[in-house]
Amino acid sequence: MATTDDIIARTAPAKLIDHNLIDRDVESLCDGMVRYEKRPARRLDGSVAEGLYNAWIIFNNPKQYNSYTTDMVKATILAFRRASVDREVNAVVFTAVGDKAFCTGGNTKEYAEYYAGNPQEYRQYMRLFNDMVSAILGCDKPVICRVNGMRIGGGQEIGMACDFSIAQDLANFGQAGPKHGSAAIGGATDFLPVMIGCEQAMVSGTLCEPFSAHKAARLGIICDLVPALKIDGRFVPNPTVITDRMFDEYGRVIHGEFKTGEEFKQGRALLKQGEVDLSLLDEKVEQLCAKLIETFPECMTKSLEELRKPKLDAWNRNKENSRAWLALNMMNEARTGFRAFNEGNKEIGREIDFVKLRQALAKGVPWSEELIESLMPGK
Ligand SMILES: CC(C)(COP(=O)(O)OP(=O)(O)OC[C@H]1O[C@@H](n2cnc3c(N)ncnc32)[C@H](O)[C@@H]1OP(=O)(O)O)[C@@H](O)C(=O)NCCC(=O)NCCSC(=O)C1=CCCCC1=O
Repeated sequence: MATTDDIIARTAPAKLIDHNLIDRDVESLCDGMVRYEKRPARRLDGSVAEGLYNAWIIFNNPKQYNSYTTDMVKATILAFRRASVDREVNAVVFTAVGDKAFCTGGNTKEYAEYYAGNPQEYRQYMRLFNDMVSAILGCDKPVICRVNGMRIGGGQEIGMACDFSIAQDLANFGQAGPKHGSAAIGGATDFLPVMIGCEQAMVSGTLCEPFSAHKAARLGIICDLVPALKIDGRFVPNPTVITDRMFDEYGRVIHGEFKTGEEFKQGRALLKQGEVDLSLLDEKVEQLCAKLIETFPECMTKSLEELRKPKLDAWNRNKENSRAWLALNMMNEARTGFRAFNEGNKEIGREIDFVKLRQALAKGVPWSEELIESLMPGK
């Protein structure tokens, strides 16, 4: 009776067709700001599965909280295509360098200095952004978002396009659109109602208040979380978040909400005292990759395709309309909001006076360069 190894040796084709779109390193497309690493896949007992890998797609723009530039978006599309067709790849781990931010969305400097006031240019950018989200949702391998830090704005959107999210518990999750001149229609308005229900989706998509990782887990935005803060060598839960009780005195669920007042201040002080260690996050991600490898590959892909449909159907229904609106939005509110963030700072603020804008519009004041300038922080 021939062994599987005998059959491999005897029947494997001498030359395989390369189904990659282009034969270029991902890093060469974006000056290394997106990295593509094939890391050995392991079984649940930790042993290496010879010849099999997990593809790590890593954002590498830490100074700008791993926001993605246009070149990074292009590289990410090709990275997911590369992983999808790579026969040796078992799963994709989508993450970023450092322990502060997974991704805070589109690059506000590029938005403010190049795309603001250029709807035709942003329409072209949004073709790339849409293709990035679709490349994640269409990847033939399971995609795990390793949430190494805050996941905000478009970062939350590409994160929710993944199949699994495992977070370190200091990470926050949320949108920024209506505060910075955009709307979370790059996926969040499609995915959030499906994932957490319309009411909580409305809260997240309009008020732009972040959820803690514990609340994100409770609501269903992520499937697992691990502690990341070490105090005196011992892992502790995020000290700025309520994790030791479920209800307040009125029976309202408070687990995962941020602490307030003196309790929050003490939590912030503890944060400063400790060190961040993502080793438990990596253990949990590797464990999930090992579980995924112990399955039939085509059945896994079919299961992914079917289970993605609630998100995918909403995304496909809206993505082109969203692209068109976001492009035109670059003439007024996005032009104003992203310039405010880019030209502001902690001292003078990074958002406009929303009431002042509303008062002007309530009197029918037309949008003009002069009106936009008057709304910049510190004016
Ligand atoms: C709330 C924040 C995410 C975190 O705030 P904080 O912890 O106070 O850090 P900051 O001091 O603000 O930031 C540290 C430095 O990182 C730079 N940074 C942060 N985010 C970005 C970004 N997205 N692009 C470029 N640079 C960024 C920041 O400028 C600081 O550097 P500096 O040199 O200035 O000290 C807060 O950072 C924040 O709100 N960030 C912006 C979030 C945002 O607006 N993202 C874009 C949303 S829109 C989007 O993503 C879209 C996607 C596709 C569809 C259309 C669309 O709009």
